[in-house]
Amino acid sequence: MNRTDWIIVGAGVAGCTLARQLGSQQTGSQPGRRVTIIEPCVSPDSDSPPPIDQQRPSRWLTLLGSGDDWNLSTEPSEHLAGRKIVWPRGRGIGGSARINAMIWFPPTEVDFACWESASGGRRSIRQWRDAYQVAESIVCPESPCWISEASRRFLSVAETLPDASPMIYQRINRNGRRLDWAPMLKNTDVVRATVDRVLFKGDRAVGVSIIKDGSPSELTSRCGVILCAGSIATPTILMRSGIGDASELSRHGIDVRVDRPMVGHKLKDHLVMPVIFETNFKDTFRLNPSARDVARWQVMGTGPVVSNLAESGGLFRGGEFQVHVTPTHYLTFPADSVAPMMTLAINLTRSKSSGQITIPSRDARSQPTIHPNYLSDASDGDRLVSAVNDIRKLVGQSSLAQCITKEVIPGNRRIDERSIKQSIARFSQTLYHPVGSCRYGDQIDTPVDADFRVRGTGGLWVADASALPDLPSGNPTAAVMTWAILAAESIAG
Ligand SMILES: Cc1cc2nc3c(=O)[nH]c(=O)nc-3n(C[C@H](O)[C@H](O)[C@H](O)COP(=O)(O)OP(=O)(O)OC[C@H]3O[C@@H](n4cnc5c(N)ncnc54)[C@H](O)[C@@H]3O)c2cc1C
Repeated sequence: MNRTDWIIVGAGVAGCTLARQLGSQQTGSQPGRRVTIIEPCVSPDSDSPPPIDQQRPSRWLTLLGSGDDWNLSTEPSEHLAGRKIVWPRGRGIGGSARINAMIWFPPTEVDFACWESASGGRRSIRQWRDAYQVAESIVCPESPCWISEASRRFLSVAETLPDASPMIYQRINRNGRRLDWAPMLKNTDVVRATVDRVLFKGDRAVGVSIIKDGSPSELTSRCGVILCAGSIATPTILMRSGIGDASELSRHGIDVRVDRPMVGHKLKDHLVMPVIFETNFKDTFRLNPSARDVARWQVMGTGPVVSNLAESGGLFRGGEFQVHVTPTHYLTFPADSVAPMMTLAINLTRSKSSGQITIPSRDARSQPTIHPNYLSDASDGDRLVSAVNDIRKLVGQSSLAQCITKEVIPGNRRIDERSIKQSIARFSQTLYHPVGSCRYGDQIDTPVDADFRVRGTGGLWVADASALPDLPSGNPTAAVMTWAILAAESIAG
C-alpha cells in the first residue's frame, strides 16, 4: 500500500466523523490527501449494513455482549457493593454507535462554555457551536413519531416543573432504523486490524504497528496519526507507545518516551440509578413485537417498533441530573414482567468522582484494567439520593401516582438516606458514557493540548471521547462528533 497522509486509529463515532471531514478536503483545487482508518474486523461480513432485525431501535440491548462488543468490565467497585460492572464498547465500523441507544443529545451552553474554558480561550464558544451545527447536519437526527404511554404520562407531569427541560429524545436514525456509519468512509482507505502502538522517528509519530490476521506489521503515514480508539483503548495505545506514567510503564518493561502521569486518569462516566415502577398502563412493551407492528415500522417507520427503549427524559433541577424514561423493568428486560413497567433512570450530569484506566501488561491483546471509582467523592452519593427523592416526589404528587401500582426499586420501604444509598450501591449501572481518560486542555498536566496534540510529541493527536475535559450534560455522541469536527479543522490546518 502507498504511504497515506493521515492514519486514524478506530472507526467509531469520532474516527468516522474525522475521516469524513479530512476526506472531504480532497475536493476542489487542493492536492488530494489520503486518509487511512484502522478498525478491527468483527466478522467476515462486518462491512455490510446490519441485518434488518438489528436495525430495529430497541434491538440495541441484544447487541450488548455480541461480537460487535469488546465485552469489557470494570474492577470491583468499592462503593457499588463490590460489584464488577459490565462496560460494553462497540467494535466494527461505527464503534460504540453500532450498539448504542441512538439518543441524540445536543451539547448545552454549559458544555460549550466548559470546552472554551478548557481550551484556554483558543476555541471560542461560537466555534464549538458551529462545529456542533456541522455534526447535526451530518446526522440529521430524527424526532420519533411514536412514544409509549410511560413517556407520554411522564412528560405531561414533568412539563409542569419550573427548573426542568423534559423532552422526547431525538434519535440517530434513518426512517426509524439505526444509522449506518460506513458511508462516512467513502473517501477513506479502511484497514481491518488492531493497533498495538504508535511508531516514532525522533519525537514525531510516523505510523503504527498493527496486528492483522494474527500477524504483526507496520503502516506509515506522511502527516501523522490521530487516535480515535475511544476512552478505554486510546490511553492504552499511548501507554504501550511509551507515553504515560513513567513508573507504571517501566513496571511493564515499556521504554518511556514521554512521562505523562495523567494518561488514563480523570476517567468519568454517568452512573445511572433506575427507579422502577409497576403500573396499570394499557400497553406492555415487548422486545418481540407483533407482525402487524413490524409491518407498520417497515412501511411507515412508526409504531412501537421505533422505540429505542430510552425514549424520553431530559434535564432536571436546572441541569443537575438527567432522566431516561423506559417502558420496561430496566434491570430484567427483555424477560416478561407480570405487569406493564416504567423505569425512570436517573444520573448526575456531572459527577465529581473520577477513576483510571491502566494496562496489565504491554501485550495489546490483554484487557485494560478499568477503575471507574464510582461514588468515591461522597457528594456524588448525596446528590444522587436527592435526585431520586425529587423524582419520587414528582411521581407521588402528580397524576402519575394513579398509574403506579408499586414502586419496585428502591421500593416503598427504602425511604431514609442510608437505605437509598444501599439501593444505589446494589442496582446502579453504567450509562455507557466514559470520557476524559486523555484529557484535553491548556494546562500543562493534560495529556492533550488545546490543539488536540499529544504533549511532548509531533504528528500525534487525540480526537475521541477520551479527550473530553468533563462529562457532557447528556448522551455524548453529539459532543464527540463536535470534537472530531473541530479537531479535523485544527489538524488539517
Ligand atoms: C451500549 C451503549 C449505549 C449508548 N447509548 C448512547 C446514546 O443513546 N446516545 C449517545 O449519545 N451515546 C451513547 N453511547 C455512548 C457513545 O456511543 C460513545 O460516547 C461514543 O461512541 C464514543 O465515541 P468514540 O469515537 O470516542 O468511541 P467509539 O465509538 O467506541 O469508537 C472507538 C473505535 O475504536 C476501535 N478500536 C478500539 N481499540 C482499537 C485498536 N487497538 N485498534 C484499532 N481500533 C480500535 C473500536 O473498535 C471502535 O470502533 C452509548 C454507548 C454504549 C456502549
